[in-house]
Amino acid sequence: MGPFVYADVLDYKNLRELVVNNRITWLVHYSALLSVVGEANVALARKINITGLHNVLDLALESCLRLFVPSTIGAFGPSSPRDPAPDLCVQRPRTIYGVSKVHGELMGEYLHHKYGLDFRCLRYPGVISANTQTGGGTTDYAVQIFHDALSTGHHDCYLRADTRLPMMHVGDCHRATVEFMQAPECQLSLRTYNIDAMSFTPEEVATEIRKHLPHLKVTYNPDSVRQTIADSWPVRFDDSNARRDWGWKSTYGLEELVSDMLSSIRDKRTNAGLPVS
Ligand SMILES: NC(=O)C1=CN([C@@H]2O[C@H](COP(=O)(O)OP(=O)(O)OC[C@H]3O[C@@H](n4cnc5c(N)ncnc54)[C@H](O)[C@@H]3O)[C@@H](O)[C@H]2O)C=CC1
Ligand SMILES: CC(=O)[C@H](N)C(=O)O
Repeated sequence: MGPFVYADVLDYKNLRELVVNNRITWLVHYSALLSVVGEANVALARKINITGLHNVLDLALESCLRLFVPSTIGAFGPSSPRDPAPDLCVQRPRTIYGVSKVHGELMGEYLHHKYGLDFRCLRYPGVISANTQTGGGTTDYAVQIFHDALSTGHHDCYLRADTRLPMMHVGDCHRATVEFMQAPECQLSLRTYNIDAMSFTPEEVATEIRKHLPHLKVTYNPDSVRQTIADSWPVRFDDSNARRDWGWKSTYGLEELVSDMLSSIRDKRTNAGLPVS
């Protein structure tokens, strides 16, 4: 609805012009390659997720911007506590995506403590939305299963049926981000917080979808790259600090998420003249 321009995070000069010409005061930096595409193109992931982030950090510092950068469940690794993963613990991720996100958390916090940069970071669970295409992540199945349920009635899952991961409806994710950005600095005891909503397995989400679409068939063909990544991530997040400091509370559980995804995708298919299974 507002002004919209394309920008390359690797083009510092252009980013700077955009910030100055549009009198920007808050920067929300979402550009990144996700976990699976990052492993498929490590050099590009390094460029976008690390060099791009450095451009944004420099710009935020130079122009005194409030800066939000999302992190992820992928910032943890096999040696982190998994159930639940607390805010502060060992972080040794085994993907370039995770490494770049830990780097972002640490750089942002360093610049905050050294130069007063208003850096804010939330570790998102897998985000589930009916409005966007999946971006090449390990949690993508949890979006694709809804599209498949309403189109062919069959989803071929690349994870094992019992793979449990933290997930969140995009509505909660947006609200958390806005509320966190609006929180007075004096309320923040951390600069990087976990936020939690629900955790489920492919089997559990399929069972919930079958309450609406009993014919849904799910087959399981675990892909070794994605399964290894998923097995190294937390199964649940401890978000008690976010709840205590700035009042975070999720509103969508699995039941609400499934109802909302099915009705949104059904409406979109109907409006586009596509058949609904
Ligand atoms: N989707 C999810 O489940 C989660 C996402 N996040 C984080 O949220 C952010 C957004 O994720 P998604 O929207 O899901 O990913 P996505 O892959 O759908 O979107 C990433 C965007 O980055 C853009 N991009 C790539 N190279 C660029 C460049 N050189 N300059 C400017 N833009 C560039 C792409 O065009 C794309 O629109 C990422 O930082 C991701 O790490 C964190 C946890 C979970
Ligand atoms: C959880 C994420 O960060 C993302 N969706 C991915 O799976 O890579």
